[in-house]
Amino acid sequence: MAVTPRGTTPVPPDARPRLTVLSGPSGVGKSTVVAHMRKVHPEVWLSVSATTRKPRPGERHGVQYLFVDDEEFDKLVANGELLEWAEFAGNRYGTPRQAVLERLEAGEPVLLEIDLQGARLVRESMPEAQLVFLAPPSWDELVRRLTGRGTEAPDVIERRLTAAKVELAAEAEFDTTLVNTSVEDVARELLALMRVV
Ligand SMILES: Nc1nc2c(ncn2[C@@H]2O[C@H](COP(=O)(O)OP(=O)(O)O)[C@@H](O)[C@H]2O)c(=O)[nH]1
Ligand SMILES: Nc1ncnc2c1ncn2[C@@H]1O[C@H](COP(=O)(O)OP(=O)(O)O)[C@@H](O)[C@H]1O
Repeated sequence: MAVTPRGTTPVPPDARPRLTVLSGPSGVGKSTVVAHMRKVHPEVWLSVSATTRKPRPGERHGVQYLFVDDEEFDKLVANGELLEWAEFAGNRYGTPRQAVLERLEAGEPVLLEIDLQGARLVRESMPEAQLVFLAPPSWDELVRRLTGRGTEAPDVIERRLTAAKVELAAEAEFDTTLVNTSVEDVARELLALMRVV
C-alpha cells in the first residue's frame, strides 16, 4: 500500500465541500424547503443576499436578506463585493462574495438560493458548483402557491409568473431537478446532494 506523508494526502474530488445553488420559480417553495432544512440541520450555512426589494411583513434585515436601497446596491456592485447579481421582477438581488469564499475555504458546504440568471453566472465563474432546480408538481400548483402566499400584489404575481415560464424552460441547464411535492423529502434530498447527511 502506498504511504502518503501526513498532510499531503490528496483530497478526493468528491469529498471537497461544494457550492450548491438552489433555483426555481417564485412560489415553488425554495424558502420553505431551506427553512425546513435548517430546522433539521442548523449548521448548514446559507448565504444572505442583498436586495433592493422591500421587506415583506415578518422579514428582518440580515435574516432573510440585507435590505438595501439603490444607492447602497450600486456601491456593492462598484466595489466588487458581489459574487453575482441580477435584476428579478423589478428588484436587484446579489450574493455577498467574501462570506461565501470564506466558508468554502473553511471547508464548509455553502448554499445559495438565487434566480436563474444568478445560477448561470455562478456556473461561469465557479464551474465546480452544483446547480439544483426546484420544480413545482404542476403549473397550476405553482400558481396556487404563489397566489396563496398572499405576499404580492396581482401585477407582481403576473411578473413573477412570466419569469417562471422562462425559468421552467431552463430546467435542463441544471445538474439535478427536485420536484417539490413534499418539503421534508426535498429537504432530505438537498442535504444529501450537499453531502451534509
Ligand atoms: N441572482 C440572485 N438572485 C437572488 C438572490 N437572492 C435571491 N434571489 C432570487 O430572487 C428571486 C426573488 O426573490 P424574492 O423576492 O425573495 O421572492 P421569492 O423567491 O418568491 O420568495 C428568487 O428567484 C430568489 O431566488 C441573489 O443574491 N442573487
Ligand atoms: N411542498 C409544498 N406543498 C404545499 N405548499 C408548499 C410546499 N412548499 C411550499 N409551499 C407553500 O408555497 C408558498 C410559496 O413558498 P415559498 O417557500 O415562499 O416559495 P419561494 O421561496 O420559492 O418563492 C408558501 O405559502 C409555502 O407555504
